Amino acid sequence: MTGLLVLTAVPAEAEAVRAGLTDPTVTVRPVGVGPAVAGAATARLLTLAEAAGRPYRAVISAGIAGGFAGRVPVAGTVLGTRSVAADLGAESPDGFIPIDELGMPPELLGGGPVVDADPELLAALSAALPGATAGEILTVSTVTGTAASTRALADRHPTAVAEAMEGYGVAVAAAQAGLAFVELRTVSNPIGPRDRGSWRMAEAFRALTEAARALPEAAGTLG
Ligand SMILES: O=C(O)c1cccc(C(=O)CC[C@H]2O[C@@H](n3cnc4c(=O)[nH]cnc43)[C@H](O)[C@@H]2O)c1
Repeated sequence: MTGLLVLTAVPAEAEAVRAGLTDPTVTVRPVGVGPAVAGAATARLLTLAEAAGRPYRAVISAGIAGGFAGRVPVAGTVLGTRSVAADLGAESPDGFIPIDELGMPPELLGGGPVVDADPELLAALSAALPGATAGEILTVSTVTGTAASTRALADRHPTAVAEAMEGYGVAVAAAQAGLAFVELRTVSNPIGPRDRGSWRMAEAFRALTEAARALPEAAGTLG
């Protein structure tokens, strides 16, 4: 059986992951930015592998992320306990309403706006990456870029450690294929008022390469 499928958004992230890997059973693919394109591409890759008789055992959404200040340092590594579709829902004068509180039939919501990490794979990765911070990772379609929206998001998700743009989409594809899933991110920037020039991409990519070294061993612990 083929091993792990690691999905990143952009090629530079995929290269950083590959630089930490020597195990040929780990496949790394850049699948695009945002939950829809990443989810669709993941589903297609899983279907093709299954049809070819080489199904994957587990799926990782990996890449860089914004980190909540005070919860995770820039260049730190985060492991998602859950991947949360943080902007899927409705605005109201009283604040944001998550999609699962809008009264829609549950069957239209799939698993809802939250996908839990596979406990076994998460435990193995946490053991292999003792310096990583574990917590919720938010998936957003718009990068948070003001102090007000950062505060609102942090208040709504007091245990979230980071935000990125693909995890929930990849997680839904993995869940629908019945595969174990974990989101792994390294922090390139604090979430807050947009200052693209200050993003510490090189450090985040180096941390991603280091974190990737833990992937084959962790995946090997899956039953
Ligand atoms: O400009 C570049 O050189 C460059 C090189 C590689 C990657 C990028 C990206 O912009 C990666 C986009 C990817 O990163 C995630 N991300 C990073 N920080 C945040 C954030 O603060 N909020 C949300 N997402 C973030 C996200 O998953 C993007 O897909 C640029």
